[in-house]
Amino acid sequence: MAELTFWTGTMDAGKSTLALQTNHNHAARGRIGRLFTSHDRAGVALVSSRLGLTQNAEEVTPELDFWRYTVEALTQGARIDYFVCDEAQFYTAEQIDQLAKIVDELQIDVFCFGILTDFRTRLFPGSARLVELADRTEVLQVEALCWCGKRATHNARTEDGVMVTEGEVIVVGDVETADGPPPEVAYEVLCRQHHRRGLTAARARAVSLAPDPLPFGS
Ligand SMILES: Nc1ncnc2c1ncn2[C@@H]1O[C@H](COP(=O)(O)OP(=O)(O)O)[C@@H](O)[C@H]1O
Ligand SMILES: Cc1cn([C@H]2C[C@H](O)[C@@H](COP(=O)(O)O)O2)c(=O)[nH]c1=O
Repeated sequence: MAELTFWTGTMDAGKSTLALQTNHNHAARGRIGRLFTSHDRAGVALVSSRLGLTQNAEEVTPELDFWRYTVEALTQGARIDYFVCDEAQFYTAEQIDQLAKIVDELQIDVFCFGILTDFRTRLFPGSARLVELADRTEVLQVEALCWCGKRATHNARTEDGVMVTEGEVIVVGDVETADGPPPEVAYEVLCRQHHRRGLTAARARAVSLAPDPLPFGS
């Protein structure tokens, strides 16, 4: 029986790496698959992993009808055993419905990878539909960590180094690295408590370095 699987985790948890590994392992056993993505940081129609691997893929735009795409390909004689779908949070709810129909009616395995919630802690529509429809939703085993050492569960967005909670939902970007000035827009993974308090690593550092207030009365 084919399955619809949703692999999720925060940014930087290893989803794209697992997507490429999944594709590699199935292809290595002679299965024929198609690799999809949407808005990858590396560019259009690419799946890129921070471990250094990048592979060509098909770009998913809101206009793509997965059901029609698949029926047309099969009618023209193509063989398709599985789909690997990265950045699935950006797919529309209708596209996730189409993927579920492909699993059930055409017996094609669909492996989806994506983040669950946006920088405001709200579910992405594509991820919400995946949680509703997937045969299995799996959280990646490798833990991305908050600066405090706890498991990171949320994605924060920073603008010029300051955490924001309002703005466009889709802004392509990367997690901030230690070196260099903060990019205009970046992301940082945090535990819920520190996301709720807006306490990023930089802010926590600034707070801890602030001089103690003078004792009362002196
Ligand atoms: N230099 C490195 N050495 C070892 N592991 C790394 C290195 N850089 C990144 N990684 C691993 O890659 C993960 C990010 O993988 P990636 O597939 O790009 O994540 P995602 O798609 O979930 O954002 C990190 O959590 C870390 O485990
Ligand atoms: C939280 C959040 C993220 N994004 C973007 C930023 C990245 O380009 C991708 C996530 O990629 P990753 O492979 O999981 O690191 O999503 C966004 O557009 N809006 C958000 O709220």
